[in-house]
Amino acid sequence: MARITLDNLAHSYMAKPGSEDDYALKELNHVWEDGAAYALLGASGCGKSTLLNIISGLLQPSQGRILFDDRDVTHAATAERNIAQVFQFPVVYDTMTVRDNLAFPLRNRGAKAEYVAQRVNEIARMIGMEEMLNRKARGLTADAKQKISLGRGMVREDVSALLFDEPLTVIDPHMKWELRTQLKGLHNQFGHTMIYVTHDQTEALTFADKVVVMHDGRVVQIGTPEELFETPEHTFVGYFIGSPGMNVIPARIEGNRAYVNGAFVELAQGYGALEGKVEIGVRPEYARLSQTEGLPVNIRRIEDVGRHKIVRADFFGTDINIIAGEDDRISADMNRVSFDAAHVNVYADDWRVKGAA
Ligand SMILES: Nc1ncnc2c1ncn2[C@@H]1O[C@H](COP(=O)(O)OP(=O)(O)OP(=O)(O)O)[C@@H](O)[C@H]1O
Repeated sequence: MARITLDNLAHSYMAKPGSEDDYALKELNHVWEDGAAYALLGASGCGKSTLLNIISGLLQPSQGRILFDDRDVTHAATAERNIAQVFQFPVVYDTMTVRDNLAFPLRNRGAKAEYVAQRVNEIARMIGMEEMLNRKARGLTADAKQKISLGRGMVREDVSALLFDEPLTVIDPHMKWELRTQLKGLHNQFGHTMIYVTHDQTEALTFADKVVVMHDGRVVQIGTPEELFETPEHTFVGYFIGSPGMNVIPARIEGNRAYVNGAFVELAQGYGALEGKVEIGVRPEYARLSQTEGLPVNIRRIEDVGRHKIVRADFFGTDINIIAGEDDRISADMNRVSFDAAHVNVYADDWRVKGAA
C-alpha cells in the first residue's frame, strides 16, 4: 500500500488557461494516508474524475506532482503505478470463466497456482459468486459482471491503491448496500489505500473513514462523516451532506449574536468584524419549534418521512427546514423557532469562520 501525496496539483483541459475558472481542478495539496479509505464526493462536473484520472495516470496534470510514498509518479504510466481500478461499467473478459476473470490479475503477475486458487475462492466468497466460478462471463447480468470487476479489482493484495469510480451504478439497489459493506469489510481486513468516487452521500458516508468533498473544481473539506455534519467548512458541504441539508440564513454578526432582520440568534462564540457575504448555518436537526421560544417562523408544510417529520418554513424570507420527532405534535400556534447555539456555524463568503470562545 502507499501514501499518496498531491503536491501543488492543478489541471486545466485548456492549452493556455488564464484565470482560476479555467481549471477543472484547482490547486490542491493533500496527503492521502497509507491504508485509509477515502470517498471523493461531489456533484456531477465538480472534478472528481479529473482527480481520479490524475492519480491513476490516465491524465497528466497541467501543474504539480503526485507521489506514491516517496516516488514521483507524475509522468509514470498507469501500468507502472501498481494500482487496481474499478469503473462504473463492468470490464470483464466474456469468453473466460468467472474463475479465470478473477485469477487474471494474479496470473498476469506470475503468482503461484496454489495462491491463485486460494485467493480466487476467497474473493468469490466475498462477492457471493462461489457457485458461478465455472460459468463463462458471457450471458451474466450487468450486476454479476460488475461484481466480477469488483472482485478482480480486489484480488491482488500488493497494489499501491484501489480506485473505484462510481462502481455501484449498475448494481441492483438491494445489492448496493451489501457490496458496500463487503468493500468496507475488505478494507478493514487488508488495509488497502482506497479511493471511492461517488456523488451519493450515503455511499460516501458509509464507506469512508474520510470524505473528500469537491465543489467546482476545489476540495472544500476533508473530514470524517461527523466533522462534515457538525462543522461544514463550506456552505456547499452543509447543503450537500444531510437530508435535508443545512439551513443557510443571511445575517449580520455582532460579537456573539447573529442578527436576522433586527432579531437575534445567540451564538456559542464571539466573532470579530466579518467581510463579504455573511450567513449563519444551522442543521435542521438543531432547530426546534415551539409556542414561546425563539424567533417567529411561518410553517408552510409538514412532511412525515417515517423516522421523523420535516417542517418546511419561512424564516424572515429564507426557506428553512426543521426536523421534529416522529411523535412530536405540531400545533398551529407553534410559530417560533430556536436554534441550538453550540451548533450554529458562521460563514463569510461561504467559508466557515472560527469564533473565539
Ligand atoms: N476531456 C475533457 N475536456 C474538456 N473538459 C473536460 C474534459 N473532461 C472533463 N471536463 C470538464 O472538467 C470539469 C470536471 O469534470 P469531471 O468529469 O472531472 O467531473 P466529475 O465530478 O467526475 O463529474 P461526473 O460525476 O459527471 O463524472 C467539467 O466541467 C467537465 O466538463
